[in-house]
Amino acid sequence: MALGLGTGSTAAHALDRLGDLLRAGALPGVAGVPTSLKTELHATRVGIPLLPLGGDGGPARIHLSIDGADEVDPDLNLVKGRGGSLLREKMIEGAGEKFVVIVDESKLVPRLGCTGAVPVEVIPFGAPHTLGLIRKVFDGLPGFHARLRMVKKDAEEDTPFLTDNGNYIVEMFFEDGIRGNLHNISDQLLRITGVVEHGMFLSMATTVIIANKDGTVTVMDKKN
Ligand SMILES: O=C(CO)[C@H](O)[C@H](O)COP(=O)(O)O
Repeated sequence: MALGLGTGSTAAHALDRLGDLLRAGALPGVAGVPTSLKTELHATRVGIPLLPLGGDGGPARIHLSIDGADEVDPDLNLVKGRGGSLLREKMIEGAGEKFVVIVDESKLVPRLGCTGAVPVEVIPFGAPHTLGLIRKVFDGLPGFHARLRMVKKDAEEDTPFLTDNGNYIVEMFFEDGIRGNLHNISDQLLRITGVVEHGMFLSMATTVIIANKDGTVTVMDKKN
């Protein structure tokens, strides 16, 4: 069985548990496909055998992926990638048969983009130009702004955040979440040359497991 291994603080718990079960011999034949370099290191540390995505050494199919999310809307659309790993996550989680998302109640939103940035991975070449084209998609939308994600290089200087793929991240902010047809907006973003992928994971999650504040768990399945 091949598992897509997610990235982030929630997915890290799943990696630890998976490692425990593998070491106890409870999951023979299970291997993982990691969605980031960080997850690759973590999985190796806890003893999860790893496979590439595709190619001779890769699994014929990914049976199940497990990951966290930054936001979940009522239709189980997600914002992911605030941790910076959206591209590999989308490739792996989109290639699998089942995609299980684990979140706590605070991640549930009425509309995507309500609680923070919606990330877009762009190639470094001409990134300011690509940023301008992304801004044009939401031209005139009150409260919308977009910027390049930066990290501290040293005490003096900021530098663009680099993804595992050597790309930059544009962060899009919406005053009250994204209104309108998400699939159309997704298409518009993906049509921009220079955009590699965005962090809206639309109609991808097959199950969302929600940890509620009162200690109960709610499981929501995708409607067919
Ligand atoms: O998409 C992701 C990383 O790119 C994470 O799944 C998302 O940011 C949620 O992280 P956490 O479980 O730490 O809240």
